[in-house]
Amino acid sequence: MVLSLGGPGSGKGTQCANVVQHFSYTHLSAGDLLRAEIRSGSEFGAMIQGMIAEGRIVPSEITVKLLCKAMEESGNDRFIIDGFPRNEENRIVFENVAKIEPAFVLFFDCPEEELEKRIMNRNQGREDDNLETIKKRFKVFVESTLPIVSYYESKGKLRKVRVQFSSMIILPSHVVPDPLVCCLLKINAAKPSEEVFEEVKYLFASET
Ligand SMILES: Nc1ncnc2c1ncn2[C@@H]1O[C@H](COP(=O)(O)OP(=O)(O)O)[C@@H](O)[C@H]1O
Ligand SMILES: O=c1ccn([C@@H]2O[C@H](COP(=O)(O)OP(=O)(O)O)[C@@H](O)[C@H]2O)c(=O)[nH]1
Ligand SMILES: [Mg+2]
Repeated sequence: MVLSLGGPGSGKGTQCANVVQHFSYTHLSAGDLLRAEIRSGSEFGAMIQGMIAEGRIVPSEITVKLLCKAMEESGNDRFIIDGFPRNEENRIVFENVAKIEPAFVLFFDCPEEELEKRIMNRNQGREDDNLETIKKRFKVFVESTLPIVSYYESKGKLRKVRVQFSSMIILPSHVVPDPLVCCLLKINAAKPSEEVFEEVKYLFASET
């Protein structure tokens, strides 16, 4: 089992979709399972909907039950779990119930401005994809999910995927005071998803 973690809009779902096209994994998105549970008319539907609208983390028992059921129904034994665990309690409940630990954890580390831009352009009709909820989701990510990321890092399981280019540009000499040298500036531009997948693909090919 592999986990896919990162802030809201960091590309977790996009990269998991790429993984299942190239490797024999089943993609389980915790957010998609929760949205399907709302649509199914479940007794917990209204509660889940309210929590998602506020960017809050749904009680672990519900999410873990949905994940375990989806794993059982998949008929597969290779999973990439997307957007879960989101807090320490999620992680512990899942480990106790499913009794599996990740082989490795993908982490898409993306700056907040880029996350905001991507979510505002996502156009999937999600009611949590609005500026106000994005702020709340980002806060929950920093406060509750980043500690999980650090936990996996301390266990040597974290694989950071670079979602930005680190490139150098050279300014022409007339725009800098010193004519003898050109100024080298570091710029960070977002990588297209195909390029991000090259790194993900490499990790899957070498680690699984
Ligand atoms: N590398 C990328 N560059 C630009 N846009 C991207 C990239 N990866 C994903 N996106 C777009 O950003 C939005 C959020 O991606 P998504 O995979 O849904 O993220 P997450 O599941 O982490 O919230 C989607 O509209 C997706 O098409
Ligand atoms: O394990 C999970 C996964 C998702 N969510 C809720 O579902 C929302 C959307 O999650 P998803 O992973 O679909 O969002 P993404 O990060 O992909 O934008 C989150 O903000 C949470 O409110 C949750 O409570 N537990
Ligand atoms: Mg997603």
